[in-house]
Amino acid sequence: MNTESTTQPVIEARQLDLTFQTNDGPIHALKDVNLTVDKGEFVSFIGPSGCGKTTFLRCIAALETPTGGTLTVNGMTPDEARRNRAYGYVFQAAGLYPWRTIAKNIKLPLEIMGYSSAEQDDRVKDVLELVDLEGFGGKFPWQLSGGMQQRASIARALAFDADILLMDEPFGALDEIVRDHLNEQLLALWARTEKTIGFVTHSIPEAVYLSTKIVVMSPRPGRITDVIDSPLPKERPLDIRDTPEFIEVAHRVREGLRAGHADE
Ligand SMILES: Nc1ncnc2c1ncn2[C@@H]1O[C@H](COP(=O)(O)OP(=O)(O)OP(=O)(O)O)[C@@H](O)[C@H]1O
Repeated sequence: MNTESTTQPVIEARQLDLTFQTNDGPIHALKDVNLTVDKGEFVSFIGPSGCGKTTFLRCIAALETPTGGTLTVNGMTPDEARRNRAYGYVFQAAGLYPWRTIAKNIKLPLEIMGYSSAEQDDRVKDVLELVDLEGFGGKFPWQLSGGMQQRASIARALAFDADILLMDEPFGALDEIVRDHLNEQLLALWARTEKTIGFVTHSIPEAVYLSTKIVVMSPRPGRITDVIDSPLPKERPLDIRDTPEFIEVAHRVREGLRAGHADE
């Protein structure tokens, strides 16, 4: 445990376990997961399908309840953290309401939380600027490209200015060029806002490009097989992907994924 640091971790999991009880018997989704995430880190979770990445993110968001171990978010239980609006959550699909404009989609959580109309307008303006969608507030989701819709859903998750952003494969359905562009924009946003980001992906280059910390997970029961603290600088142009340092980290991630498979 990190006894020297005086700052409290944003996310701390100790011996976390989760077994789903299903009609077909128990499914052991997470096993003995230990992880510490500090403020301002960009943490990616990578691993084969079904290894528990989404389940772990959902535990942090208090959408699933672990069956063993401990998990704290900003020093609180995940449920308390949720009530304190500790995080915004971006899902795999943009999930925007088609009958609401982009601005009204972003306002929805703010309306529910009782923000005044003037505050709502201010927040919408700020977050649209953060995701480079100024001027699109009056459009409907179908008038935007897939990449723009995903940016709008990030704006919605940023609307109440939570310290933590949880993102479950937000760019998985987009083509590579759009994804590259969104990766760059996401890094710029992270640098500007200093949020702590938890990001699920299947892509090794995406994980290495974005993260300060890469968590490699193995197939069921989902365990952490490697945690890599990235040696890459915070400033990352896309061509950093051709550098020996980048390729070395990508290699280590690939090895971690292979080792996990070998345990099967
Ligand atoms: N509510 C649930 N009830 C029963 N089993 C579940 C439930 N949610 C997830 N699982 C199972 O737990 C395991 C982990 O699922 P999870 O969605 O976390 O994996 P993942 O790594 O995010 O996969 P993917 O990359 O395909 O999204 C899987 O075997 C899944 O079928």
